[in-house]
Amino acid sequence: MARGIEGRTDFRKLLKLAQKAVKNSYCPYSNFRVSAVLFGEDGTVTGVNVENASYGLTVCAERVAIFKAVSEGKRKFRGILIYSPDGMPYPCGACRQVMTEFFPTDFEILVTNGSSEERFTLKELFPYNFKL
Ligand SMILES: O=c1ccn([C@H]2C[C@H](O)[C@@H](CO)O2)c(=O)[nH]1
Ligand SMILES: [Zn+2]
Repeated sequence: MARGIEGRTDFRKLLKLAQKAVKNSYCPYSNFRVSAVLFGEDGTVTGVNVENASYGLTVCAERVAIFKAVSEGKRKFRGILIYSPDGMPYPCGACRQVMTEFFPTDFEILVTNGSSEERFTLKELFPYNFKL
């Protein structure tokens, strides 16, 4: 494969990073723990969901990872692994729109709860997206 994670070993490595990161998830309201790991040419950058007593201010793990990376000058990523031990963390609409801002349509989105895993491209999850 020219693009994409090369196989099980890489997937296991990314999952390990996600499982370490998810310990920092701040989710006292939903108790739904999520972490995200961007991976690619610019290395790996992790994020976790950060909730707030004013619920709507919550930021998802995916956007935390993306904004961390962009703020450090890193935008060259092949994909993102999204992990939750509490369910399958399919990215919300806001995160799909933010991914569209920075990543190509063939950006890989791996969703896993540690035992099962699903793979999508950004184009599959967010077709007809809005860009300026
Ligand atoms: O892909 C997802 C799905 C949910 N959440 C967070 C937001 C909130 O903190 C909690 C419940 O929605 O999970 C994420 O971070 N990413
Ligand atoms: Zn989201």
